[in-house]
This record gives sequence, C-alpha cells and structure tokens, in this order.
Amino acid sequence: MSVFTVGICQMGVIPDKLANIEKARTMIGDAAIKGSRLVVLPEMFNCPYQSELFPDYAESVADGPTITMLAECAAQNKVIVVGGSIPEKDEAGNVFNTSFVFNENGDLIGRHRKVHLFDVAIKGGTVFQESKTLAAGSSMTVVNTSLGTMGVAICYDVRFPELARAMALKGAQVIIYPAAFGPVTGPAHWELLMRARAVDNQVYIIAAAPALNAAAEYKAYGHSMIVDPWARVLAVASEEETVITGKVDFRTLEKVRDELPILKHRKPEVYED
Ligand SMILES: O=C(O)CCC(=O)C(=O)O
Repeated sequence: MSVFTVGICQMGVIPDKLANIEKARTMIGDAAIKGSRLVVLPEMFNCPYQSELFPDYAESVADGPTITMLAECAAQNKVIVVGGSIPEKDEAGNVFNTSFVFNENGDLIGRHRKVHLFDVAIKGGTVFQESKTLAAGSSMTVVNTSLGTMGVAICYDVRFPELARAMALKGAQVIIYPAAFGPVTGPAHWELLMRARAVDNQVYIIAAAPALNAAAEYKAYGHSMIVDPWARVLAVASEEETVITGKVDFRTLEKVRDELPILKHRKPEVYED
C-alpha cells in the first residue's frame, strides 16, 4: 500500500499495569477511528520507566495480558500494531525491553529486543542503568507487512546510525522507534536524532513517546513525532496524552531516493575494514 495513515498513541503510563493495558486498548481504538492502519505505542507503555520495576511487570509471550491485548486490538481494529515495548521474560528468566508487532489478523509477525541498553550518567541530568535488570537483544528487526517493510528499534537504539542504515539496506521504508527520552536529552537531541535518521536513510520515522506524567520518577519528554524521508516533521505532539496521526506516502520516499540517490552512491569499500 503506497499511502496510509499512521497513528501514535502518546499515552501516560502509571504504576498500574492493568490500567496501562486498558488505556492502550482505548487509544489503539481511537487511532483506528482516526483512520490509522498502523498504530504505534511508546516504550515501556505498561510499566513506569524504572529499572527496578521491569522484572515485576515482565511477562512472557506464552501468557501475557499485555501481549494478549495487543493481538486482540490488532484483529478487532484491523490494524497493524507495533506494541511500543514492554518488559518481556524469557524461559531462562532474562528480562528484555521488547517490542511486539501484530498484523491485522492479530498474528505476531515481529519482535525486537532493545539492542543498546541505556546505561548513562549525565552529570546534573539523567542517570539510568537498564542493564541492572535488563538483558540486551542481539538482532536487528525488519518486518514485512501488508503496508510495507518496517524496521523496529527502541529508544537509545536511535543513537546508533549503523543500525538504522542496516535496516534501510535490508529494505525498511519506515523505521519505528518506541522511545522514552527524558527532560535532559529530549530537548537537546530528540528531534535532531529522528530527523537525522530520516534524512540519512530516506525513510519515514515514527517516534512514539509516553506522555509526561508529572508524578513519575522518570519525566518523559513526550513529543511523539512522524518524519518523512525529506526530514520534514509531519506531525508532533507536545507532552500531553494524545493520539497523533500522519500520512505515509511511499511515492514521496521514491521521489526523494530518485532525486538524491545517496543510498546508491554509498561506497562501502571505503568505509568497511
Ligand atoms: O538516548 C537518550 O537520550 C534516551 C534513551 C532512553 O531514554 C532509553 O533508551 O530508554
């Protein structure tokens, strides 16, 4: 499909997993009513963004209420759902920051486990250590869907242009980043990074953030954003809870790639060892 609407659910996350699941269900429905064929949720949408909480909120693919809700919503609304991310537990007890992707029939068609864990200590700013409780994923995620080819990566993964480039070279036309930037790096880098990944790779970027919850320990920056392959911001939220939508049009992608053929002009033999 060359033209379709994408919806981002910029939802507020609270310390109540079942309430977060129900909020996501409602907002996916709202996005569908607005005409979205692809609906994206934020990073850790069922759990406050706090390392020590991830294991408690984690669930497994086999019997998770969040995963069940995502599959049901996709099928009921006939939309593709990129389920932001949630803490996912594997059989060995490892917990990952994982995004699950469902097609319009409610079938699981993709899964991305965050590759680059957010372990940073910014003086006077954000200190976070995901690796205290999370294990890292070890593969790239590019999913073929009825709407096109989509790359999925999570938040801090956006800071690694190699990953986005690799997804684009694998055919991604849209790169989806469920994310949760904070009050320090959000204003400094959020828009810059999203537009940079779009212009580097001539893809659509869908960046889905949680709404700001003033009571939360980690203050989300919000500003969910849809960017086109020319790096134009097609839609952007502020900090509040909202559903934003925008149009993905692959004719724009083809035009940009034809007129400015950077992907064809690459010289990998110069950059690779
Ligand atoms: O890269 C950043 O500045 C924010 C990253 C982040 O919050 C995350 O990976 O969850």
